[in-house]
Amino acid sequence: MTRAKARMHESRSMEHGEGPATVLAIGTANPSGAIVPQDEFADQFFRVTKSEHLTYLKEKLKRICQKTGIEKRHFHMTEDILRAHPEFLDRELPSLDARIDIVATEVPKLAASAAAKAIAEWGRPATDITHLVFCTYSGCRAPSADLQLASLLGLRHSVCRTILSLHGCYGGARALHLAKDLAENNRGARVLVACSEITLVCFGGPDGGNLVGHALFGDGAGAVIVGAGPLDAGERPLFEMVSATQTTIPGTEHALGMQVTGGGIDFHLAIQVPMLLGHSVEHCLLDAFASSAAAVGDDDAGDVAWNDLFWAVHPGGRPILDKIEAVLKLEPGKLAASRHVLREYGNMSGATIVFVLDELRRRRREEEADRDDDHQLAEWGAMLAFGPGITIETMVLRIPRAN
Ligand SMILES: CC(C)(COP(=O)(O)OP(=O)(O)OC[C@H]1O[C@@H](n2cnc3c(N)ncnc32)[C@H](O)[C@@H]1OP(=O)(O)O)[C@@H](O)C(=O)NCCC(=O)NCCSC(=O)CC(=O)O
Repeated sequence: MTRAKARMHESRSMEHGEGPATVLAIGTANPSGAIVPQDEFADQFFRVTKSEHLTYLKEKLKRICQKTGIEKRHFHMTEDILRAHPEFLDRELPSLDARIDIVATEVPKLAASAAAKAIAEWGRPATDITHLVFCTYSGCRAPSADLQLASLLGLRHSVCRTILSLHGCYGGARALHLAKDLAENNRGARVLVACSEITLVCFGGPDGGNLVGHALFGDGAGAVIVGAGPLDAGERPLFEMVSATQTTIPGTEHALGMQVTGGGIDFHLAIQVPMLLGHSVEHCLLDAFASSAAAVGDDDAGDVAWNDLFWAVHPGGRPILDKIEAVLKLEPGKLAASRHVLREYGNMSGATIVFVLDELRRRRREEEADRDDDHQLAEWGAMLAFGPGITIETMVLRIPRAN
C-alpha cells in the first residue's frame, strides 16, 4: 500500500465506530386514553361502532379475540374522540384529514415519552444525539413526526433525521438495522431510534374483512439509543448488534399490506401469513448467522443450535409465534418475552420489537440475579421482525458478558 493510500485508509478507519453497534438504552410508553381487556373488546367495539345488529360478525370477533393470546391493549382512541368524530365509524366517509390532525400531534408525543425514558437511562444529554430514525405508519405529513420529536426532546438543530413510513411491523427492526449502519459508519454517532404507532388512523366499523386487525393491533411507542465504540465511561451496552440482514419472500407482496384511503389506513392480513413465515424463517436465520460469522471473523459462529440462543421475535400474532417455535423446534419458554408483550399490549406494529427487547433484558436481569454459577445464560440471540413484502428483518445479537 502506498503511503497516501495508507493515510487515507487510516483516516477512513478514524471516521468509523469501533466494533459492532450496541443498544445502550431502551424506553417504552403507551397512551393513557383507554386500556381495553381483550375479553371485553368485542362487546365494546360493537357498542361504540353502533354495530350491535351485526351479531354474526360480533360472535366471530369474540372467537378471534379468544385466540389472539392477548389479554389487554392500550389505545389513544376514546369514546369522547369518537363522539367528536362520528365520521371515523364509516370508512366510506372522508376522515383521513381529521385522523391525521390527531396523530400528527399524538404520535410524536407518545414517542417523546418513550424516548425520554431511554435518554434518562442512557445518562447523557439529549443534545449528544447525532441521528434520529423515526418509524411510524402514521407519517402522512411533512415536516413530519421526526421533526416534532426532535423539538419536543430539545435535540440539536444539526441532528440528522430520517423517517421510515409504512414499513408496518418490521419498521422498528428496520430502524434498528439502519441505526446500526449509521453508528458503525460515523464515529461518535449516537442514534435515537423511535417507533410510535397509534391505531386511530386505522380505526373503523366492522366490515368482516378487517376483524383480525381490530382484534390484534394496539398503541405504543418504543425508543432505543444505539452507538458504537468508543463508549463513554457511563455507557453500558445492553445488546451488541452483530449483523443484520433483510429478506423478502418472493411472490408474497399481496399477503400483508397497508393502504392509505380517504377513510383511514386499511390493513390486509392474509390467513396464510403464519405458514409463509414458517417456510422462510430458518433460511433467514442461517443467512444472518453466516454473515455474523463473517462479521466476527469466526467460522464457528455460524454453527448455531437454535435452543442455545435467546430470542426477540416480533409477536405478529399467536400463530406466528407458534409456527416459528415449531419450525425451529424451540423449547417452551424461548419466545416468552414475545408472548408476554403480545399478552400485555397486542401487536403495536413497528414499536413492538422494542418492547420485546426491553422485556428480554428485564428477564435477563432477573435470571442473572437467580442463577447459580454453573448455569450459563445464552450469550447469542436472534431478533426477527416481519411486515409487508413479506419482508423479514433478522439481526444477530450478543449480550456482552458483563451484563
Ligand atoms: C386471528 C387469529 C387470532 C385466529 O387464531 P387461529 O388461527 O388459531 O384460530 P382459527 O383458525 O380458529 O381462526 C378463528 C377465526 O379467525 C379467522 N381468521 C384467522 N386468520 C385470519 C385472517 N388472517 N384473516 C381473516 N380471518 C382470519 C378464521 O377463518 C376463523 O374464522 P371462523 O371462526 O369464522 O371459522 C390468528 O390467526 C392470528 O393472530 N392471525 C393474525 C396473524 C397475522 O397475520 N399477523 C400479522 C400481523 S401484521 C404484522 O405483524 C406485520 C405488518 O402488518 O406489518
